[in-house]
Amino acid sequence: MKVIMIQHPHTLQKNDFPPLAVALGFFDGVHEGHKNVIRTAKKTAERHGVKSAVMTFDPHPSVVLSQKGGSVEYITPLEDKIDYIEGLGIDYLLIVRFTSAFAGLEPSEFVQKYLIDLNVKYVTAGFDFTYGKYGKGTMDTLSTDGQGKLQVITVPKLEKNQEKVSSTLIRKLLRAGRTEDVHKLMGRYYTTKGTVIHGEKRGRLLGFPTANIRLNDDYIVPKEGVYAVRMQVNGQWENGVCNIGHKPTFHAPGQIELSIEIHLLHFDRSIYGEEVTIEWRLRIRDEQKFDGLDQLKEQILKDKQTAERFFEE
Ligand SMILES: Cc1cc2nc3c(=O)[nH]c(=O)nc-3n(C[C@H](O)[C@H](O)[C@H](O)COP(=O)(O)O)c2cc1C
Ligand SMILES: Nc1ncnc2c1ncn2[C@@H]1O[C@H](COP(=O)(O)OP(=O)(O)O)[C@@H](O)[C@H]1O
Repeated sequence: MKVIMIQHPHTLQKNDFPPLAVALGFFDGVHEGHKNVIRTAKKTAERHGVKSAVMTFDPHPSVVLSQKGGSVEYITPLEDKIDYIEGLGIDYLLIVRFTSAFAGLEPSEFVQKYLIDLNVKYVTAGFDFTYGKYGKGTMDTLSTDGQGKLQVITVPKLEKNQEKVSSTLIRKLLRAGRTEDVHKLMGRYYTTKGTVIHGEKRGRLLGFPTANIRLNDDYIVPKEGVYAVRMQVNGQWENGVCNIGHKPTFHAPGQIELSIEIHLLHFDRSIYGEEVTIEWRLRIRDEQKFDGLDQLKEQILKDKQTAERFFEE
């Protein structure tokens, strides 16, 4: 897949690209709804003998448009989004830097400069896609703005349990710790990448060494609590239990930053500094403050058993 970063105003021309069938969207999460849109663009490309493309934007529009400004947490930060889109067999990924200048384009200017001028012939997007200044452009205006040079394909709403499959819903579920529901909407478990850092060196004393994780990107962190997870380290997938929280047994509220630590069930190696991938599988319980070490140890043992049973199934 060719990855092309585009910054407004760009100087690309029609003959820089073969004829394209493009899927348009922000695509945070690359969930089942997004996959419908991207696969439709790919099928359209195959049917008409042109190359397939995805056009996405970075950073999230709300970084530029929200009054508060600031940062956004992602289901799939850009690097992961690139990997998942590549996995769908797309030929070109066009990543448009979402700046205020770009956001200020009139809808018709966007269509001219970012579709027609880039040799796009077929455009696919979800039913509620909007574009241009104030999001004034909709799937209904896209054909008119295309002046007969674009064929527009609208992908209908995908629902699960009467709810639209959306990035917003997935974010809400992650913040509620509902990792299993997220799996249904994404077609895979929520996955984050991170690095193993040094912790407080208490894990080993407790009898449960834990790999402390610093996430590598602006990921949404699932709700605090204990989870069964899979972790890939040195190319191997291992089963584990993870605690996300502030370790209230040892620290007063507000005393430490959020910690993410994983005890691998059958493992005994030093992995400090390793890059790891974590798959969030099953939420087990809330984090708790225990009266003593023995109660905490007893509970972690139970968490391990819960995870063992889950992984056996
Ligand atoms: C499965 C699991 C569950 C945990 N649950 C809690 C908890 O409910 N409350 C708490 O204060 N700490 C909890 N912890 C965190 C331990 O207190 C932590 O692993 C210990 O302080 C070691 O930290 P360190 O690796 O930074 O040395 C849990 C850890 C694991 C692995
Ligand atoms: N089963 C295991 N699960 C997680 N980490 C393990 C395991 N066995 C050994 N380790 C190693 O031990 C470290 C955790 O030990 P711990 O005493 O909790 O120290 P720290 O507070 O620095 O995390 C991990 O970062 C990893 O390098």
